[in-house]
Amino acid sequence: MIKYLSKVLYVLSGRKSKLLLILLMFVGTSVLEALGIGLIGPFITIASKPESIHTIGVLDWVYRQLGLQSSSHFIPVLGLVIIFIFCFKSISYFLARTYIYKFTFDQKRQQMSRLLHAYLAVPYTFHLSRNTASLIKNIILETNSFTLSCMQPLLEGAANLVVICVLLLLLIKTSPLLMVMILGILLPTFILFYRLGNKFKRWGKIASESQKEIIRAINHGLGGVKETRVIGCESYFEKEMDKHTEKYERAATLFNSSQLLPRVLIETSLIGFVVLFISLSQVMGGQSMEDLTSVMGVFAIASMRLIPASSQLIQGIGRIRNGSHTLDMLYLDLKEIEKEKVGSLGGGYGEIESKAMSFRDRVELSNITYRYPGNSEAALQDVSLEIRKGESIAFIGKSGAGKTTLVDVVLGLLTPESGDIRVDDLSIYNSLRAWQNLIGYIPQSIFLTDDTIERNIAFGVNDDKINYERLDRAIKAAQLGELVAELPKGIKTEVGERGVRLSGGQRQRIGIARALYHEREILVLDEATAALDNETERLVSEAITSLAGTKTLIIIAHRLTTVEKCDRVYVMERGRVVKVGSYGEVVLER
Ligand SMILES: Nc1ncnc2c1ncn2[C@@H]1O[C@H](COP(=O)(O)OP(=O)(O)OP(=O)(O)O)[C@@H](O)[C@H]1O
Repeated sequence: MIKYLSKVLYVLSGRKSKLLLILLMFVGTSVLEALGIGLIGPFITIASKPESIHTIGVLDWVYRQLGLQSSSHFIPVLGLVIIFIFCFKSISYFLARTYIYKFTFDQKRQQMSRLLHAYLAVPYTFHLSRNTASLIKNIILETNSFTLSCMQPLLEGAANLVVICVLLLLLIKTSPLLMVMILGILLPTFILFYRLGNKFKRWGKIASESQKEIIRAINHGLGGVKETRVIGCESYFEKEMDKHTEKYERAATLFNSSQLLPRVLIETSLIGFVVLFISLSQVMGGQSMEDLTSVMGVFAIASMRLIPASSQLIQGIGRIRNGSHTLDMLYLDLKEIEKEKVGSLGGGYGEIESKAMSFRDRVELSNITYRYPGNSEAALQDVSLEIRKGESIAFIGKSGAGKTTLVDVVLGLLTPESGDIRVDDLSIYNSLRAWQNLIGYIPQSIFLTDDTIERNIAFGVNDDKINYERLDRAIKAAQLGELVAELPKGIKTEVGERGVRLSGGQRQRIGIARALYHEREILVLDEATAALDNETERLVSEAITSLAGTKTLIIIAHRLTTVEKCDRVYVMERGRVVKVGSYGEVVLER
Protein backbone atom coordinates (compact mmCIF):
# COMPACT_ATOMS: atom_id res chain seq x y z
CA MET A 1 0.00 0.00 0.00
CA ILE A 2 2.88 2.38 0.87
CA LYS A 3 4.49 1.59 -2.50
CA TYR A 4 1.17 2.25 -4.21
CA LEU A 5 0.75 5.60 -2.44
CA SER A 6 4.31 6.69 -3.23
CA LYS A 7 3.65 5.96 -6.92
CA VAL A 8 0.41 7.98 -6.77
CA LEU A 9 2.27 10.91 -5.20
CA TYR A 10 4.96 10.70 -7.89
CA VAL A 11 2.42 10.71 -10.72
CA LEU A 12 0.41 13.54 -9.12
CA SER A 13 1.27 16.95 -10.48
CA GLY A 14 1.17 20.35 -8.84
CA ARG A 15 0.79 21.12 -5.15
CA LYS A 16 0.22 17.93 -3.21
CA SER A 17 -0.80 19.88 -0.11
CA LYS A 18 -4.20 20.32 -1.80
CA LEU A 19 -4.69 16.60 -1.25
CA LEU A 20 -4.59 17.11 2.50
CA LEU A 21 -7.23 19.84 2.23
CA ILE A 22 -9.44 17.54 0.16
CA LEU A 23 -8.99 14.73 2.64
CA LEU A 24 -10.00 17.07 5.47
CA MET A 25 -13.06 18.16 3.49
CA PHE A 26 -14.05 14.55 2.90
CA VAL A 27 -13.53 13.63 6.53
CA GLY A 28 -15.35 16.79 7.72
CA THR A 29 -18.47 16.13 5.64
CA SER A 30 -18.37 12.44 6.55
CA VAL A 31 -18.23 13.21 10.27
CA LEU A 32 -21.14 15.64 9.91
CA GLU A 33 -23.06 12.99 8.01
CA ALA A 34 -22.31 10.32 10.57
CA LEU A 35 -23.29 12.70 13.36
CA GLY A 36 -26.60 13.55 11.68
CA ILE A 37 -27.36 9.89 11.09
CA GLY A 38 -26.23 9.01 14.61
CA LEU A 39 -28.84 11.37 16.01
CA ILE A 40 -31.66 9.69 14.07
CA GLY A 41 -31.60 6.61 16.35
CA PRO A 42 -32.05 8.60 19.60
CA PHE A 43 -34.57 10.84 17.79
CA ILE A 44 -36.76 7.81 16.97
CA THR A 45 -36.37 6.45 20.50
CA ILE A 46 -37.29 9.82 22.07
CA ALA A 47 -40.19 10.30 19.66
CA SER A 48 -41.66 6.98 20.76
CA LYS A 49 -40.72 7.40 24.45
CA PRO A 50 -39.95 11.09 25.38
CA GLU A 51 -38.83 10.27 28.96
CA SER A 52 -35.85 8.37 27.60
CA ILE A 53 -34.07 11.75 27.19
CA HIS A 54 -33.03 11.41 30.80
CA THR A 55 -31.26 8.11 30.11
CA ILE A 56 -28.95 9.75 27.53
CA GLY A 57 -26.42 11.88 29.43
CA VAL A 58 -25.69 14.56 26.81
CA LEU A 59 -29.34 15.00 25.79
CA ASP A 60 -30.43 15.19 29.43
CA TRP A 61 -27.85 17.95 30.06
CA VAL A 62 -28.98 19.92 26.99
CA TYR A 63 -32.62 19.45 28.00
CA ARG A 64 -31.95 20.92 31.43
CA GLN A 65 -29.94 23.83 30.02
CA LEU A 66 -32.80 24.71 27.68
CA GLY A 67 -35.26 24.75 30.59
CA LEU A 68 -38.04 23.07 28.58
CA GLN A 69 -41.44 22.35 30.16
CA SER A 70 -41.86 18.79 28.99
CA SER A 71 -39.76 16.01 27.51
CA SER A 72 -41.91 15.95 24.39
CA HIS A 73 -40.93 19.60 23.66
CA PHE A 74 -37.41 18.38 23.20
CA ILE A 75 -38.41 16.29 20.13
CA PRO A 76 -38.78 19.27 17.66
CA VAL A 77 -35.58 20.82 19.09
CA LEU A 78 -33.64 17.64 18.36
CA GLY A 79 -35.36 17.44 14.97
CA LEU A 80 -34.23 20.99 14.15
CA VAL A 81 -30.66 20.15 15.17
CA ILE A 82 -30.72 17.12 12.87
CA ILE A 83 -32.14 19.21 9.98
CA PHE A 84 -29.49 21.89 10.59
CA ILE A 85 -26.67 19.34 10.60
CA PHE A 86 -27.96 17.76 7.38
CA CYS A 87 -28.37 21.17 5.66
CA PHE A 88 -24.85 22.15 6.71
CA LYS A 89 -23.53 18.76 5.63
CA SER A 90 -25.31 19.00 2.24
CA ILE A 91 -23.89 22.47 1.54
CA SER A 92 -20.37 21.43 2.59
CA TYR A 93 -20.75 18.21 0.58
CA PHE A 94 -21.71 20.21 -2.53
CA LEU A 95 -18.85 22.69 -2.09
CA ALA A 96 -16.33 19.95 -1.28
CA ARG A 97 -17.43 17.91 -4.34
CA THR A 98 -17.15 20.96 -6.61
CA TYR A 99 -13.65 21.59 -5.30
CA ILE A 100 -12.73 17.95 -5.77
CA TYR A 101 -13.97 17.95 -9.38
CA LYS A 102 -11.92 21.05 -10.03
CA PHE A 103 -8.89 19.45 -8.40
CA THR A 104 -9.19 16.16 -10.28
CA PHE A 105 -9.80 17.76 -13.69
CA ASP A 106 -6.98 20.19 -13.03
CA GLN A 107 -4.81 17.18 -12.21
CA LYS A 108 -5.80 15.58 -15.50
CA ARG A 109 -4.88 18.79 -17.38
CA GLN A 110 -1.51 19.01 -15.62
CA GLN A 111 -0.72 15.36 -16.18
CA MET A 112 -1.65 15.63 -19.86
CA SER A 113 0.71 18.56 -20.38
CA ARG A 114 3.43 16.89 -18.25
CA LEU A 115 3.23 13.76 -20.40
CA LEU A 116 3.11 15.65 -23.71
CA HIS A 117 6.05 17.78 -22.59
CA ALA A 118 7.97 14.67 -21.59
CA TYR A 119 7.19 12.83 -24.85
CA LEU A 120 8.22 15.88 -26.89
CA ALA A 121 11.45 16.43 -25.01
CA VAL A 122 12.54 12.84 -24.47
CA PRO A 123 15.51 11.61 -26.53
CA TYR A 124 14.48 10.66 -30.04
CA THR A 125 15.46 7.00 -29.48
CA PHE A 126 12.48 6.70 -27.09
CA HIS A 127 10.19 7.30 -30.07
CA LEU A 128 12.00 4.70 -32.16
CA SER A 129 10.84 2.05 -29.70
CA ARG A 130 7.36 3.32 -28.89
CA ASN A 131 4.16 3.36 -30.90
CA THR A 132 2.32 6.69 -31.14
CA ALA A 133 -0.95 4.89 -30.29
CA SER A 134 0.37 4.03 -26.83
CA LEU A 135 1.51 7.62 -26.25
CA ILE A 136 -1.85 9.05 -27.38
CA LYS A 137 -3.63 6.51 -25.17
CA ASN A 138 -1.50 7.48 -22.16
CA ILE A 139 -2.11 11.20 -22.65
CA ILE A 140 -5.86 10.99 -23.24
CA LEU A 141 -7.19 7.79 -21.69
CA GLU A 142 -4.78 6.82 -18.93
CA THR A 143 -4.80 10.25 -17.31
CA ASN A 144 -8.58 9.90 -17.17
CA SER A 145 -8.34 6.42 -15.78
CA PHE A 146 -5.82 7.64 -13.17
CA THR A 147 -8.41 10.16 -11.94
CA LEU A 148 -11.26 7.65 -11.89
CA SER A 149 -9.41 4.55 -10.74
CA CYS A 150 -6.78 5.95 -8.37
CA MET A 151 -7.53 9.44 -7.13
CA GLN A 152 -11.28 9.22 -6.63
CA PRO A 153 -11.41 5.79 -4.96
CA LEU A 154 -8.50 6.75 -2.69
CA LEU A 155 -10.11 9.98 -1.50
CA GLU A 156 -13.60 8.50 -1.31
CA GLY A 157 -12.18 5.43 0.41
CA ALA A 158 -10.62 7.57 3.15
CA ALA A 159 -13.94 9.37 3.70
CA ASN A 160 -15.94 6.15 3.69
CA LEU A 161 -13.55 4.61 6.17
CA VAL A 162 -14.19 7.52 8.56
CA VAL A 163 -17.98 7.15 8.19
CA ILE A 164 -17.75 3.40 8.76
CA CYS A 165 -15.61 3.79 11.89
CA VAL A 166 -17.88 6.47 13.40
CA LEU A 167 -21.03 4.49 12.65
CA LEU A 168 -19.55 1.25 13.96
CA LEU A 169 -18.69 3.05 17.20
CA LEU A 170 -22.30 4.21 17.43
CA LEU A 171 -23.46 0.68 16.80
CA ILE A 172 -21.28 -0.75 19.57
CA LYS A 173 -23.05 1.53 22.00
CA THR A 174 -26.56 0.79 20.73
CA SER A 175 -26.42 -2.90 19.93
CA PRO A 176 -23.12 -4.79 20.04
CA LEU A 177 -24.86 -7.92 18.77
CA LEU A 178 -26.18 -6.12 15.70
CA MET A 179 -22.72 -4.69 15.09
CA VAL A 180 -21.22 -8.17 15.14
CA MET A 181 -23.91 -9.27 12.70
CA ILE A 182 -23.25 -6.36 10.37
CA LEU A 183 -19.54 -7.06 10.51
CA GLY A 184 -20.39 -10.67 9.74
CA ILE A 185 -22.07 -9.41 6.56
CA LEU A 186 -19.40 -6.94 5.55
CA LEU A 187 -16.24 -8.94 6.20
CA PRO A 188 -16.90 -11.89 3.83
CA THR A 189 -17.69 -9.48 0.97
CA PHE A 190 -14.57 -7.52 1.78
CA ILE A 191 -12.41 -10.68 1.83
CA LEU A 192 -14.01 -11.93 -1.41
CA PHE A 193 -13.23 -8.65 -3.14
CA TYR A 194 -9.72 -8.56 -1.77
CA ARG A 195 -9.07 -12.02 -3.16
CA LEU A 196 -10.45 -11.02 -6.55
CA GLY A 197 -7.82 -8.24 -6.66
CA ASN A 198 -5.53 -9.95 -9.18
CA LYS A 199 -8.43 -10.54 -11.54
CA PHE A 200 -9.36 -6.85 -11.37
CA LYS A 201 -5.78 -5.93 -12.16
CA ARG A 202 -5.73 -8.32 -15.11
CA TRP A 203 -9.02 -6.95 -16.49
CA GLY A 204 -7.63 -3.41 -16.13
CA LYS A 205 -4.52 -4.42 -18.06
CA ILE A 206 -6.54 -6.13 -20.81
CA ALA A 207 -8.82 -3.05 -21.13
CA SER A 208 -5.84 -0.70 -21.33
CA GLU A 209 -3.93 -2.80 -23.86
CA SER A 210 -6.97 -3.30 -26.05
CA GLN A 211 -7.57 0.46 -26.08
CA LYS A 212 -4.02 0.90 -27.37
CA GLU A 213 -4.60 -1.70 -30.09
CA ILE A 214 -7.92 -0.06 -31.03
CA ILE A 215 -6.20 3.32 -31.56
CA ARG A 216 -3.43 1.53 -33.48
CA ALA A 217 -5.88 -0.22 -35.83
CA ILE A 218 -7.76 3.04 -36.47
CA ASN A 219 -4.47 4.88 -37.04
CA HIS A 220 -3.21 2.28 -39.48
CA GLY A 221 -6.46 1.96 -41.41
CA LEU A 222 -7.25 5.66 -41.67
CA GLY A 223 -3.61 6.81 -41.81
CA GLY A 224 -3.05 4.85 -44.99
CA VAL A 225 -6.59 5.20 -46.33
CA LYS A 226 -5.33 5.48 -49.91
CA GLU A 227 -3.45 2.19 -49.76
CA THR A 228 -6.24 0.59 -47.71
CA ARG A 229 -8.78 1.46 -50.45
CA VAL A 230 -6.61 0.45 -53.37
CA ILE A 231 -5.56 -2.87 -51.88
CA GLY A 232 -9.12 -3.37 -50.61
CA CYS A 233 -8.11 -4.38 -47.09
CA GLU A 234 -10.73 -2.27 -45.25
CA SER A 235 -12.18 -5.38 -43.60
CA TYR A 236 -8.73 -6.30 -42.22
CA PHE A 237 -8.61 -3.09 -40.15
CA GLU A 238 -12.28 -3.40 -39.20
CA LYS A 239 -11.61 -6.94 -37.96
CA GLU A 240 -8.46 -5.81 -36.13
CA MET A 241 -10.41 -3.14 -34.30
CA ASP A 242 -13.33 -5.47 -33.65
CA LYS A 243 -11.04 -8.12 -32.18
CA HIS A 244 -9.64 -5.69 -29.62
CA THR A 245 -12.98 -4.01 -28.95
CA GLU A 246 -14.34 -7.45 -28.06
CA LYS A 247 -11.46 -8.01 -25.62
CA TYR A 248 -12.10 -4.58 -24.10
CA GLU A 249 -15.83 -5.26 -23.90
CA ARG A 250 -15.30 -8.59 -22.11
CA ALA A 251 -12.86 -7.14 -19.55
CA ALA A 252 -15.00 -4.03 -18.94
CA THR A 253 -18.20 -6.07 -18.58
CA LEU A 254 -16.60 -8.47 -16.12
CA PHE A 255 -15.16 -5.65 -14.05
CA ASN A 256 -18.28 -3.47 -14.07
CA SER A 257 -20.61 -6.32 -13.20
CA SER A 258 -18.29 -7.46 -10.39
CA GLN A 259 -18.55 -3.91 -9.03
CA LEU A 260 -22.24 -4.56 -8.38
CA LEU A 261 -21.44 -7.55 -6.18
CA PRO A 262 -20.78 -5.71 -2.88
CA ARG A 263 -24.14 -3.95 -2.97
CA VAL A 264 -26.06 -7.04 -4.00
CA LEU A 265 -24.34 -9.33 -1.48
CA ILE A 266 -24.49 -6.89 1.42
CA GLU A 267 -28.10 -5.82 0.86
CA THR A 268 -29.37 -9.37 0.56
CA SER A 269 -27.47 -10.60 3.60
CA LEU A 270 -28.56 -7.55 5.60
CA ILE A 271 -32.26 -8.14 4.99
CA GLY A 272 -31.79 -11.82 5.82
CA PHE A 273 -29.93 -11.03 9.03
CA VAL A 274 -32.41 -8.39 10.24
CA VAL A 275 -35.40 -10.64 9.65
CA LEU A 276 -33.53 -13.46 11.41
CA PHE A 277 -32.51 -11.16 14.27
CA ILE A 278 -36.07 -9.90 14.92
CA SER A 279 -37.59 -13.39 14.59
CA LEU A 280 -35.01 -14.99 16.89
CA SER A 281 -35.21 -12.23 19.50
CA GLN A 282 -39.01 -12.62 19.60
CA VAL A 283 -38.89 -16.41 19.75
CA MET A 284 -36.13 -16.58 22.34
CA GLY A 285 -36.77 -13.71 24.69
CA GLY A 286 -39.55 -11.52 23.39
CA GLN A 287 -38.24 -7.97 23.18
CA SER A 288 -40.43 -4.94 23.90
CA MET A 289 -41.71 -2.73 21.08
CA GLU A 290 -39.38 0.12 22.15
CA ASP A 291 -36.34 -2.11 22.00
CA LEU A 292 -37.33 -3.24 18.54
CA THR A 293 -37.88 0.38 17.46
CA SER A 294 -34.38 1.21 18.63
CA VAL A 295 -33.02 -1.82 16.76
CA MET A 296 -34.90 -0.69 13.64
CA GLY A 297 -33.33 2.76 14.13
CA VAL A 298 -29.92 1.16 14.09
CA PHE A 299 -30.96 -0.82 11.04
CA ALA A 300 -32.01 2.49 9.43
CA ILE A 301 -28.54 3.94 10.17
CA ALA A 302 -26.94 0.85 8.74
CA SER A 303 -28.96 0.83 5.55
CA MET A 304 -28.81 4.62 5.06
CA ARG A 305 -25.09 5.10 5.37
CA LEU A 306 -23.09 2.24 6.81
CA ILE A 307 -23.97 -0.23 4.07
CA PRO A 308 -23.52 2.22 1.15
CA ALA A 309 -20.24 3.47 2.65
CA SER A 310 -19.00 -0.10 3.06
CA SER A 311 -20.01 -1.21 -0.42
CA GLN A 312 -18.43 1.96 -1.88
CA LEU A 313 -15.24 1.26 0.06
CA ILE A 314 -15.15 -2.31 -1.24
CA GLN A 315 -15.91 -1.15 -4.81
CA GLY A 316 -13.16 1.45 -4.41
CA ILE A 317 -10.68 -1.31 -3.58
CA GLY A 318 -11.75 -3.03 -6.80
CA ARG A 319 -11.29 0.17 -8.80
CA ILE A 320 -7.86 0.76 -7.29
CA ARG A 321 -6.77 -2.76 -8.25
CA ASN A 322 -8.29 -2.35 -11.71
CA GLY A 323 -6.44 0.93 -12.20
CA SER A 324 -3.09 -0.31 -10.87
CA HIS A 325 -1.90 -1.11 -14.42
CA THR A 326 -2.63 2.51 -15.39
CA LEU A 327 -0.69 3.78 -12.38
CA ASP A 328 2.26 1.49 -13.18
CA MET A 329 2.36 2.68 -16.78
CA LEU A 330 2.20 6.38 -15.99
CA TYR A 331 4.72 5.94 -13.19
CA LEU A 332 7.20 3.98 -15.33
CA ASP A 333 6.88 6.34 -18.30
CA LEU A 334 7.36 9.47 -16.22
CA LYS A 335 10.22 7.85 -14.29
CA GLU A 336 11.98 6.69 -17.46
CA ILE A 337 11.53 10.01 -19.21
CA GLU A 338 12.47 12.14 -16.23
CA LYS A 339 15.53 9.97 -15.63
CA GLU A 340 16.71 11.33 -18.97
CA LYS A 341 16.61 14.77 -17.34
CA VAL A 342 13.97 16.19 -19.66
CA GLY A 343 14.49 19.89 -19.33
CA SER A 344 12.46 22.86 -20.37
CA LEU A 345 11.60 22.98 -24.05
CA GLY A 346 12.32 26.68 -23.92
CA GLY A 347 10.51 29.58 -25.45
CA GLY A 348 7.24 29.09 -23.56
CA TYR A 349 3.94 28.25 -25.21
CA GLY A 350 3.72 29.17 -28.89
CA GLU A 351 7.21 30.58 -29.15
CA ILE A 352 10.37 29.15 -30.56
CA GLU A 353 13.49 29.74 -28.53
CA SER A 354 15.84 31.40 -30.99
CA LYS A 355 19.15 31.67 -29.12
CA ALA A 356 21.58 29.94 -31.44
CA MET A 357 25.20 28.88 -31.09
CA SER A 358 27.72 31.17 -32.69
CA PHE A 359 29.02 29.68 -35.97
CA ARG A 360 31.85 31.57 -37.62
CA ASP A 361 34.12 29.06 -39.22
CA ARG A 362 33.50 25.32 -39.29
CA VAL A 363 31.66 22.28 -38.04
CA GLU A 364 33.76 19.23 -37.30
CA LEU A 365 32.53 15.67 -36.87
CA SER A 366 35.18 13.52 -35.25
CA ASN A 367 35.09 9.72 -34.97
CA ILE A 368 31.30 9.43 -34.77
CA THR A 369 30.07 5.92 -34.00
CA TYR A 370 26.39 5.18 -33.50
CA ARG A 371 24.53 1.95 -32.80
CA TYR A 372 20.72 1.71 -32.66
CA PRO A 373 19.47 0.32 -29.32
CA GLY A 374 19.45 -3.47 -29.48
CA ASN A 375 21.54 -3.67 -32.69
CA SER A 376 24.89 -5.40 -32.55
CA GLU A 377 26.23 -3.74 -35.69
CA ALA A 378 26.99 -0.02 -35.64
CA ALA A 379 24.98 2.06 -38.15
CA LEU A 380 27.84 4.62 -38.21
CA GLN A 381 31.48 3.77 -37.66
CA ASP A 382 34.19 6.26 -36.98
CA VAL A 383 32.86 8.98 -39.29
CA SER A 384 35.01 12.12 -39.37
CA LEU A 385 34.57 15.14 -41.61
CA GLU A 386 34.73 18.90 -41.63
CA ILE A 387 32.32 21.44 -43.12
CA ARG A 388 33.37 25.06 -43.54
CA LYS A 389 30.81 27.82 -43.19
CA GLY A 390 29.05 28.45 -46.53
CA GLU A 391 30.07 25.11 -48.05
CA SER A 392 27.63 22.59 -49.46
CA ILE A 393 28.29 18.91 -49.03
CA ALA A 394 26.37 15.83 -50.10
CA PHE A 395 26.15 12.24 -48.90
CA ILE A 396 25.52 9.53 -51.41
CA GLY A 397 25.47 5.77 -51.06
CA LYS A 398 23.28 2.70 -51.30
CA SER A 399 20.10 2.29 -49.28
CA GLY A 400 20.98 1.38 -45.67
CA ALA A 401 24.48 2.90 -45.94
CA GLY A 402 23.83 5.18 -42.92
CA LYS A 403 23.09 8.56 -44.57
CA THR A 404 19.88 9.28 -42.60
CA THR A 405 21.47 8.06 -39.37
CA LEU A 406 24.39 10.45 -39.87
CA VAL A 407 22.01 13.34 -40.53
CA ASP A 408 19.98 12.41 -37.42
CA VAL A 409 23.19 12.53 -35.39
CA VAL A 410 24.01 15.93 -36.91
CA LEU A 411 20.49 17.12 -36.08
CA GLY A 412 21.12 16.13 -32.47
CA LEU A 413 18.27 13.58 -32.52
CA LEU A 414 20.59 10.63 -31.94
CA THR A 415 23.46 10.80 -29.49
CA PRO A 416 26.59 9.02 -30.72
CA GLU A 417 28.12 6.19 -28.74
CA SER A 418 31.49 7.88 -29.18
CA GLY A 419 32.91 10.87 -30.99
CA ASP A 420 31.96 14.52 -30.95
CA ILE A 421 30.56 17.29 -33.12
CA ARG A 422 32.24 20.64 -32.59
CA VAL A 423 31.27 24.07 -33.87
CA ASP A 424 34.29 26.40 -33.85
CA ASP A 425 35.82 24.05 -31.25
CA LEU A 426 32.76 24.05 -28.99
CA SER A 427 30.98 20.72 -28.55
CA ILE A 428 27.31 20.86 -29.60
CA TYR A 429 26.53 18.61 -26.61
CA ASN A 430 27.20 21.57 -24.33
CA SER A 431 24.00 23.13 -25.64
CA LEU A 432 22.14 20.98 -28.07
CA ARG A 433 19.19 23.39 -28.29
CA ALA A 434 21.48 26.27 -29.30
CA TRP A 435 23.05 24.02 -31.96
CA GLN A 436 19.62 22.94 -33.26
CA ASN A 437 18.67 26.61 -33.50
CA LEU A 438 21.34 26.91 -36.20
CA ILE A 439 19.70 24.23 -38.32
CA GLY A 440 16.81 24.15 -40.78
CA TYR A 441 15.71 20.62 -41.69
CA ILE A 442 13.91 19.53 -44.83
CA PRO A 443 13.00 15.84 -44.53
CA GLN A 444 12.21 13.58 -47.46
CA SER A 445 8.58 13.38 -46.46
CA ILE A 446 7.41 16.72 -45.10
CA PHE A 447 5.05 16.64 -42.15
CA LEU A 448 2.25 19.10 -42.83
CA THR A 449 -0.35 20.02 -40.22
CA ASP A 450 -4.03 20.28 -41.13
CA ASP A 451 -3.77 24.05 -41.30
CA THR A 452 -3.10 26.94 -43.69
CA ILE A 453 -0.05 27.32 -45.95
CA GLU A 454 0.98 30.31 -43.84
CA ARG A 455 0.92 28.35 -40.56
CA ASN A 456 2.68 25.41 -42.17
CA ILE A 457 5.53 27.61 -43.31
CA ALA A 458 5.78 29.60 -40.08
CA PHE A 459 5.59 26.22 -38.27
CA GLY A 460 5.20 26.49 -34.49
CA VAL A 461 4.99 30.31 -34.49
CA ASN A 462 2.00 32.11 -32.98
CA ASP A 463 -0.15 34.01 -35.52
CA ASP A 464 0.65 37.38 -33.96
CA LYS A 465 4.38 36.64 -34.19
CA ILE A 466 4.49 35.69 -37.89
CA ASN A 467 6.90 37.88 -39.85
CA TYR A 468 5.22 38.45 -43.24
CA GLU A 469 8.32 39.82 -44.96
CA ARG A 470 10.23 36.66 -44.12
CA LEU A 471 7.24 34.55 -45.10
CA ASP A 472 7.11 36.24 -48.49
CA ARG A 473 10.84 35.77 -49.06
CA ALA A 474 10.61 32.08 -48.11
CA ILE A 475 7.61 31.53 -50.44
CA LYS A 476 9.44 33.10 -53.37
CA ALA A 477 12.70 31.26 -52.71
CA ALA A 478 10.88 27.92 -52.50
CA GLN A 479 9.18 28.59 -55.87
CA LEU A 480 5.75 28.73 -54.25
CA GLY A 481 4.89 32.28 -55.37
CA GLU A 482 2.94 31.21 -58.43
CA LEU A 483 0.91 28.58 -56.58
CA VAL A 484 -0.02 30.97 -53.77
CA ALA A 485 -1.02 33.68 -56.26
CA GLU A 486 -3.36 31.26 -58.06
CA LEU A 487 -5.15 30.10 -54.91
CA PRO A 488 -8.28 32.14 -54.06
CA LYS A 489 -7.35 32.20 -50.39
CA GLY A 490 -3.61 32.57 -51.01
CA ILE A 491 -1.48 31.77 -47.97
CA LYS A 492 -4.68 31.25 -45.97
CA THR A 493 -5.49 28.12 -47.99
CA GLU A 494 -6.00 25.01 -45.86
CA VAL A 495 -3.72 22.18 -46.97
CA GLY A 496 -5.74 19.31 -45.44
CA GLU A 497 -4.54 16.55 -43.13
CA ARG A 498 -0.86 15.84 -43.89
CA GLY A 499 -1.24 18.16 -46.89
CA VAL A 500 -3.62 15.89 -48.84
CA ARG A 501 -4.91 18.86 -50.86
CA LEU A 502 -1.44 19.52 -52.29
CA SER A 503 0.71 17.64 -54.75
CA GLY A 504 3.87 15.88 -53.56
CA GLY A 505 6.03 18.60 -55.14
CA GLN A 506 4.01 21.39 -53.51
CA ARG A 507 4.34 19.70 -50.11
CA GLN A 508 8.10 19.43 -50.63
CA ARG A 509 8.32 23.14 -51.50
CA ILE A 510 6.32 24.06 -48.37
CA GLY A 511 8.92 22.11 -46.40
CA ILE A 512 11.69 24.09 -48.07
CA ALA A 513 9.86 27.38 -47.41
CA ARG A 514 9.49 26.32 -43.76
CA ALA A 515 13.23 25.79 -43.40
CA LEU A 516 13.95 29.09 -45.18
CA TYR A 517 11.39 31.05 -43.12
CA HIS A 518 13.25 30.25 -39.91
CA GLU A 519 16.43 31.67 -41.51
CA ARG A 520 18.80 29.12 -40.06
CA GLU A 521 22.52 29.13 -40.87
CA ILE A 522 22.75 25.46 -41.77
CA LEU A 523 20.23 23.67 -43.98
CA VAL A 524 19.98 19.90 -43.81
CA LEU A 525 18.12 18.37 -46.74
CA ASP A 526 17.01 14.80 -47.11
CA GLU A 527 16.31 15.08 -50.76
CA ALA A 528 12.97 13.76 -52.03
CA THR A 529 13.39 11.37 -54.93
CA ALA A 530 10.09 11.39 -56.72
CA ALA A 531 8.09 14.28 -55.33
CA LEU A 532 9.19 16.91 -57.80
CA ASP A 533 8.62 17.04 -61.54
CA ASN A 534 11.58 17.99 -63.72
CA GLU A 535 10.71 21.65 -64.02
CA THR A 536 9.92 22.10 -60.30
CA GLU A 537 13.00 20.10 -59.41
CA ARG A 538 15.11 22.47 -61.47
CA LEU A 539 13.51 25.49 -59.81
CA VAL A 540 13.84 24.08 -56.30
CA SER A 541 17.44 23.00 -56.92
CA GLU A 542 18.17 26.50 -58.18
CA ALA A 543 16.60 27.97 -55.07
CA ILE A 544 18.70 25.70 -52.89
CA THR A 545 21.94 26.19 -54.77
CA SER A 546 21.42 29.95 -54.84
CA LEU A 547 21.75 29.74 -51.06
CA ALA A 548 25.17 28.12 -51.40
CA GLY A 549 27.78 30.47 -50.08
CA THR A 550 25.37 32.26 -47.74
CA LYS A 551 24.07 29.10 -46.09
CA THR A 552 25.85 25.90 -45.22
CA LEU A 553 24.14 22.97 -46.92
CA ILE A 554 24.20 19.30 -45.90
CA ILE A 555 22.33 17.21 -48.44
CA ILE A 556 21.44 13.52 -48.60
CA ALA A 557 21.43 13.27 -52.34
CA HIS A 558 19.37 10.88 -54.36
CA ARG A 559 19.78 12.78 -57.64
CA LEU A 560 23.20 13.33 -59.08
CA THR A 561 22.10 16.73 -60.45
CA THR A 562 22.11 18.14 -56.91
CA VAL A 563 25.54 16.66 -56.17
CA GLU A 564 27.03 18.40 -59.18
CA LYS A 565 26.86 21.77 -57.47
CA CYS A 566 28.23 20.60 -54.12
CA ASP A 567 31.74 21.44 -52.90
CA ARG A 568 32.32 17.90 -51.70
CA VAL A 569 30.61 14.55 -52.04
CA TYR A 570 30.94 11.82 -49.40
CA VAL A 571 30.26 8.26 -50.45
CA MET A 572 28.92 6.10 -47.61
CA GLU A 573 28.98 2.34 -47.30
CA ARG A 574 28.00 0.23 -44.28
CA GLY A 575 28.17 3.18 -41.92
CA ARG A 576 31.55 4.46 -43.08
CA VAL A 577 32.71 7.23 -45.38
CA VAL A 578 34.56 5.29 -48.07
CA LYS A 579 35.32 8.05 -50.52
CA VAL A 580 35.32 11.82 -50.57
CA GLY A 581 35.95 14.37 -53.28
CA SER A 582 34.36 16.69 -55.83
CA TYR A 583 31.56 15.55 -58.14
CA GLY A 584 34.10 14.90 -60.84
CA GLU A 585 36.36 12.85 -58.55
CA VAL A 586 33.68 10.81 -56.87
CA VAL A 587 30.83 10.43 -59.35
CA LEU A 588 32.37 10.69 -62.79
CA GLU A 589 35.34 8.48 -61.94
CA ARG A 590 33.17 5.69 -60.43
N1 LIG B 1 15.29 2.80 -35.87
C1 LIG B 1 16.19 1.91 -36.23
N2 LIG B 1 16.44 0.87 -35.44
C2 LIG B 1 17.37 -0.04 -35.78
N3 LIG B 1 18.10 0.02 -36.90
C3 LIG B 1 17.90 1.03 -37.74
C4 LIG B 1 16.94 2.03 -37.45
N4 LIG B 1 16.95 2.93 -38.46
C5 LIG B 1 17.88 2.51 -39.35
N5 LIG B 1 18.46 1.38 -38.92
C6 LIG B 1 19.55 0.63 -39.58
O1 LIG B 1 20.68 1.49 -39.72
C7 LIG B 1 21.29 1.32 -40.98
C8 LIG B 1 21.44 2.65 -41.70
O2 LIG B 1 20.14 3.13 -42.02
P1 LIG B 1 19.88 4.56 -42.67
O3 LIG B 1 18.41 4.82 -42.60
O4 LIG B 1 20.76 5.54 -42.01
O5 LIG B 1 20.33 4.32 -44.16
P2 LIG B 1 20.22 5.30 -45.41
O6 LIG B 1 21.55 5.32 -46.04
O7 LIG B 1 19.65 6.61 -45.00
O8 LIG B 1 19.18 4.52 -46.34
P3 LIG B 1 18.08 5.14 -47.36
O9 LIG B 1 18.83 5.78 -48.47
O10 LIG B 1 17.35 3.92 -47.81
O11 LIG B 1 17.22 6.07 -46.59
C9 LIG B 1 20.46 0.31 -41.74
O12 LIG B 1 21.10 -0.95 -41.65
C10 LIG B 1 19.14 0.25 -41.00
O13 LIG B 1 18.59 -1.04 -41.01
